[in-house]
Amino acid sequence: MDNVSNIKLGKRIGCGSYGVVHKAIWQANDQLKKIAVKIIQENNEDSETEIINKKKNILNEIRNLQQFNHRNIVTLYGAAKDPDNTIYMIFELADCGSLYNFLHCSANDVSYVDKINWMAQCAKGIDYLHSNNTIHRDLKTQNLLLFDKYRRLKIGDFGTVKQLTTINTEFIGTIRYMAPELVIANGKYTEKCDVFSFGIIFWEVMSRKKPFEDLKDMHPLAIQKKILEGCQR
Ligand SMILES: Nc1ncnc2c1ncn2[C@@H]1O[C@H](COP(=O)(O)OP(=O)(O)OP(=O)(O)O)[C@@H](O)[C@H]1O
Repeated sequence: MDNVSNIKLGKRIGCGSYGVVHKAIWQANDQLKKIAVKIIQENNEDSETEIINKKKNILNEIRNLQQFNHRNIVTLYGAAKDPDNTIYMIFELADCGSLYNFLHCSANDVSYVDKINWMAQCAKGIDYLHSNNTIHRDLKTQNLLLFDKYRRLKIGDFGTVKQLTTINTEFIGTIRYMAPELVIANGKYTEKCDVFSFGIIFWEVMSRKKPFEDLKDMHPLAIQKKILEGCQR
């Protein structure tokens, strides 16, 4: 895809570290498709290193998503860049939003069976990534998307995905979902870091509470220390 003129932007539905996400309508081959568009603009305030890292992560996300094909992994339809270097990533639309929004921002009830079903789908998505020698590294409920009347769960946001064959020492992820070995300086990590995040998500889904919420006002380093000391919830 190299042209964004046949995309009609709608309401903004989310915002991440790299850009904003909008609902949109895409006219493709005489068909109108509901999509989600992640728009990544160059920010004049970004340092050169930030711009390089941003581009690296976006390319990483596009490259990874193009090679994945699984019912529990979000589909990327394509990506495009306009003359002012704004990047558009075109995704299938999660019509029921993120699992985070469902759990913490809605009053809708969900049964125990449905919760287990979500977790089984999440596990299948993770298993697919690991069988393809990749680690996600930032699994959290904001990155789990819901479709089809809340029945289907798919993993989204692949900017942090890494090949398992490389030696992983980079400090990446979201503190409250992060495995202890990621927190230790230069700790080498493997696919087990995703399994740890899966455990935190499982607790969050079952309890419908945000993980380590009592620590939310603490500095990330202090949160890390608490987790290393074995603090639970
Ligand atoms: N395909 C999609 N359909 C519907 N909503 C989406 C889709 N992709 C993302 N979103 C929404 O947009 C939000 C921002 O997504 P994005 O991937 O940019 O960042 P994030 O994962 O929340 O944050 P970060 O990238 O900083 O970890 C998500 O939390 C989700 O609510």
